[in-house]
Amino acid sequence: MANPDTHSILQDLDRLIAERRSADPEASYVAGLLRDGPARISRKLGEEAVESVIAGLQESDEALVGEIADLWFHSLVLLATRGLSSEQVLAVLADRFGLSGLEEKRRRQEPGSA
Ligand SMILES: N=c1c2ncn([C@@H]3O[C@H](COP(=O)(O)OP(=O)(O)OP(=O)(O)O)[C@@H](O)[C@H]3O)c2ncn1[C@@H]1O[C@H](COP(=O)(O)O)[C@@H](O)[C@H]1O
Repeated sequence: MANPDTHSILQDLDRLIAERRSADPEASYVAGLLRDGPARISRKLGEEAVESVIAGLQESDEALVGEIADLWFHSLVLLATRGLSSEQVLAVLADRFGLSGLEEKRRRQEPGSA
């Protein structure tokens, strides 16, 4: 399969992951994860998060980028178990764009902003 455009890779992966619902778990890593369900996928995501932390503390740039790729990929698989996709996450990031994290925190802490 040809390498897809990096700009559409999240959407391409969303589509591929959705297609793997009907694939053979013996032939597809994603089909195996989806068969095992959200508990295994969440554990896998936790492992990838820990590996990312370790890479961030003491490994090469290349290792860190690879671990973050694993983390993002498994995040997409977890979202797919609920019929969600990268689209929702990208929309949240787009909504937040330009809003300072400090300002957002201040708004959350204002009385009556529960
Ligand atoms: N992007 C990825 C991708 N990134 C990481 N991985 C897999 O995620 C796993 C990462 O786990 P670890 O680093 O812990 O390695 P491991 O010890 O082998 O993992 P486990 O045995 O613990 O599961 C590895 O098996 C990687 O191959 C991925 N597997 C698949 N994809 C994409 O998903 C598509 C569909 O994959 P299949 O369903 O396998 O066809 C592929 O064409 C790719 O585009």
